[in-house]
Amino acid sequence: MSILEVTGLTVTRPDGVRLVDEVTFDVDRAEVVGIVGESGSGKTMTGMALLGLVPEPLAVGGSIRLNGRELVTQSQRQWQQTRGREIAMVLQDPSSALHPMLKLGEQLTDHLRSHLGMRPKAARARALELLEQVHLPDGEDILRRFPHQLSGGMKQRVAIAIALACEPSVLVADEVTTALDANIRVGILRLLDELRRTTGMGIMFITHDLAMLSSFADRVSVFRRGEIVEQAAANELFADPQHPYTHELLDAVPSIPWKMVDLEPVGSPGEGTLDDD
Ligand SMILES: Nc1ncnc2c1ncn2[C@@H]1O[C@H](COP(=O)(O)OP(=O)(O)OP(=O)(O)O)[C@@H](O)[C@H]1O
Repeated sequence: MSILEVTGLTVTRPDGVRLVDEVTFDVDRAEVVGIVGESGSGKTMTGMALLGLVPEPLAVGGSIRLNGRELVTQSQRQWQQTRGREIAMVLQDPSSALHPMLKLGEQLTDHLRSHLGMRPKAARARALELLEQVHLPDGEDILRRFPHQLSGGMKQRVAIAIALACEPSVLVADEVTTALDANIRVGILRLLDELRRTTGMGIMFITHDLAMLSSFADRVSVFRRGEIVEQAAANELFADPQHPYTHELLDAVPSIPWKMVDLEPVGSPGEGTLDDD
C-alpha cells in the first residue's frame, strides 16, 4: 500500500479558478516521486496542500490519505500534529527553516523538545545523531554555530536534519537544490537517495529540472497549468515520453547530464561531504 495517496486534489481560488486541478498520484515507501513542470504549474501549491499550509482564501478539495488516514478534513490542531511528525517539507532556501539569530544547537534541540517532548540532554544527543545522519562532520562544532556561519549546502543539510527529526513517512522537497552549485547539488541528491533507502521515507521531489530526475526519481508526474498531463516510471518517461508537453520539456534540456551520474553512496570518495563554499 502507498504511504501517501492523493486523489482528485484541487486548490481553488474564491473566483472558482483551480490552481491545482484534480491531481492524483501516490508515493510508496522509500520511493522518490518527481514533480516537474513550468513555473506557476501548481507544484508548490500541491506540496503546501500536503502539509495543510494552503493560505486563505484558497480552498482545498479532494483527498490526501497519509498512512491510510484522511488529512483534507482534519482540524488545524490535527494538522499541527501531522506536520513535522508524519510529513515534512524542505524548501529551496534553507534559511527559511532556520532562525538567523539562534545557534543551531538551540534550534535543533528546541525543535526536538517541542515536537517530541525530549529532555535537554536527550535532545542534544539526538541533534548530534541527526547531524551525523546528514553527513555533517563535527556536529559539536555545528551546534555552536549560527546559520550564517555555514555554507548553503551545509545549511540545506541542517534543514534536512530538522525535517528528519520526527522520522516523517513522507518528505516534500521543493526545489531543494536549485540555489546550490552543481557539485553540491549532487551531494544533496545523494543524501536524499541514501535517506530514503535507510529510513524508508517516501520523497516527493519538486523541481523544474526534468533532467535531474532521470537518475534520481522512480516515477515522474508532469504538471502543467495545475494538472498532471503525464505520469510514468522515470525510465519510461525519458525513453518514450507520451505527452507533447513532456516532449517540449525534454527538448528544452540540451543533454541529460544527470543520466550519466550514477548516484554513489553518500560519503564516497570525491563527493566532499563538507561542502563549504
Ligand atoms: N496565495 C495565493 N493566492 C492565489 N494564487 C496563488 C497564491 N500562491 C500562488 N498562486 C498561484 O498559483 C499558481 C501555482 O503556483 P505554484 O507556486 O504552485 O507554482 P509552481 O509550479 O510551484 O511554480 P514555481 O516553479 O515558479 O515555484 C500560480 O498561478 C500562482 O500565481
